[in-house]
Amino acid sequence: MLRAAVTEGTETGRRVDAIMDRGELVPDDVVNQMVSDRIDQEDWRKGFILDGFPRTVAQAESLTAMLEQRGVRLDAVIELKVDETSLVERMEKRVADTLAAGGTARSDDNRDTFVRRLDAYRNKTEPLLDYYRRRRELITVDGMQGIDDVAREIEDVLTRRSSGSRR
Ligand SMILES: Nc1ncnc2c1ncn2[C@@H]1O[C@H](COP(=O)(O)OP(=O)(O)O)[C@@H](O)[C@H]1O
Repeated sequence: MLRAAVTEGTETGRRVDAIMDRGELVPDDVVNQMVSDRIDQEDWRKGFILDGFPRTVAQAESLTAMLEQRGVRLDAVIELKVDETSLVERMEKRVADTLAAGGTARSDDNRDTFVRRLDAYRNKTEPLLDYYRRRRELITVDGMQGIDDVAREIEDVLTRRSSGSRR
């Protein structure tokens, strides 16, 4: 959603473009508002996946409040666990593949930005693991497996946990 806002050149997009290029987190109020507006569209009757949100404890608290207000409960919070060295290799492969296909690499796919993104993860996002562990919503999936195995495991988790979870 943030990338779409940048591409479309909306007011929010212009506000967050440089922050994303630096690999820092966009302010909580901006992302919280974006997610809240999206959930209000109510075209998600069959459910939704929030990819990359929440990324801070403040965002998680805001999400908890948003969902409580709407009487919705999370089925699961999925942590994809991957070694940092592999993450850098994957990012570099993504750049190489994109360039080989004649495309343009993402402006935040470079080592400097990546180091800052990992830093933001360690300082701001990792504390969420405890937040969701305490709420018994956290499931950790080994992201070092191949793409198909990761996908299958996530699907299994969601199938196991989604039935009857709506309030
Ligand atoms: N929940 C969030 N809170 C704050 N910033 C975010 C959030 N999600 C994405 N961003 C911003 O967008 C950038 C790209 O994130 P994202 O598109 O999720 O990356 P990827 O697709 O590589 O997982 C982040 O580095 C950050 O600047």
